[in-house]
Amino acid sequence: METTVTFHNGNTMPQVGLGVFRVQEGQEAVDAVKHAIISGYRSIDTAMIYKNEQSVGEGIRLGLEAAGIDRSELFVTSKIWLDDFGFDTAIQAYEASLERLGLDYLDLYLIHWPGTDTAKFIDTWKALEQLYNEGKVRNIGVSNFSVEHMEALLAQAAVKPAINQVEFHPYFDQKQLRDYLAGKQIVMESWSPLMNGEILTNEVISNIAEKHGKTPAQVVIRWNIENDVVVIPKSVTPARIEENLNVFDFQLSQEDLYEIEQLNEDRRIGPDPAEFTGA
Ligand SMILES: NC(=O)C1=CN([C@@H]2O[C@H](COP(=O)(O)OP(=O)(O)OC[C@H]3O[C@@H](n4cnc5c(N)ncnc54)[C@H](OP(=O)(O)O)[C@@H]3O)[C@@H](O)[C@H]2O)C=CC1
Ligand SMILES: O=C1CO[C@H](CO)[C@@H](O)[C@@H]1O
Repeated sequence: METTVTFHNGNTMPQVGLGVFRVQEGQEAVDAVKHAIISGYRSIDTAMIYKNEQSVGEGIRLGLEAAGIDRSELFVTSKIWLDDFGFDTAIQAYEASLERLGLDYLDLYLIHWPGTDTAKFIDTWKALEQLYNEGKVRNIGVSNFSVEHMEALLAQAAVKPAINQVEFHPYFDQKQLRDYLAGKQIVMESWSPLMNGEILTNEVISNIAEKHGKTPAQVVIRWNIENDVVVIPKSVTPARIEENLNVFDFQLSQEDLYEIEQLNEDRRIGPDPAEFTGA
């Protein structure tokens, strides 16, 4: 059965969701999101910059209808891009995402990257706080924030972020950030959990998968769950969409967890948040 995490404000979020970066606006996004919801997914992660919010919204409507469930049973995330930073522009960006998605609220709205101007992400955060305080968004959080970014934000935040979505996989285990967030009761969420497929050929992962009669992707997703991390694998392949949610009938042993821990190389596949400006 799908597990959830609980935020510091008491709200919950499904631990496994569908990521839709590089999912094409149009039929591809509609079909992937619809299939995910019919298959049991209750969380979808998009962003303005993925340029697919309109089709994701269509997939949501069709999926909810086909699954016979209410919007309130689904958890939808989007993110504000750096170009929209600033108080007024952030409010407008949120409204524009809602409009494209065809929704009247989001479950989670994230600052996509911190950028290199602290004052700007603070202004943006203040806008997210207003949206949250007015009940227009259920939860607010950040993405790609390091410990340093978190410290700068928390020094001025009235509302603590619910979550921080960052790169996380067995080759980049984010130990320091993970411990820091746990200490602040901020949930961690992983992006590119499958390393776009690279981690799936690792021998340690394959051996563990074989032992459990599961696939390498399922082992990596399960490893996220057992580390209390929210995980949003992307797929447009119906069988893989189903496979990635089918991770609640087995558990990794202490030995499995230890072996996966040894794979860390502190190796990113994405940009360094200290430098990324989105340009
Ligand atoms: N906040 C941020 O800055 C970022 C956020 N993200 C979020 O995280 C999500 C996931 O990360 P993403 O970078 O997309 O990559 P993932 O690590 O989820 O890998 C996706 C790739 O793995 C393949 N795949 C998926 N499931 C399986 C499986 N069971 N077996 C074999 N191959 C599989 C997919 O192929 P196929 O689709 O062809 O089936 C696709 O090529 C994004 O979609 C996005 O929502 C991602 C990057 C940055
Ligand atoms: O989520 C992400 C994927 O898309 C962006 C680029 O277009 C990335 O920078 C970002 O981290």
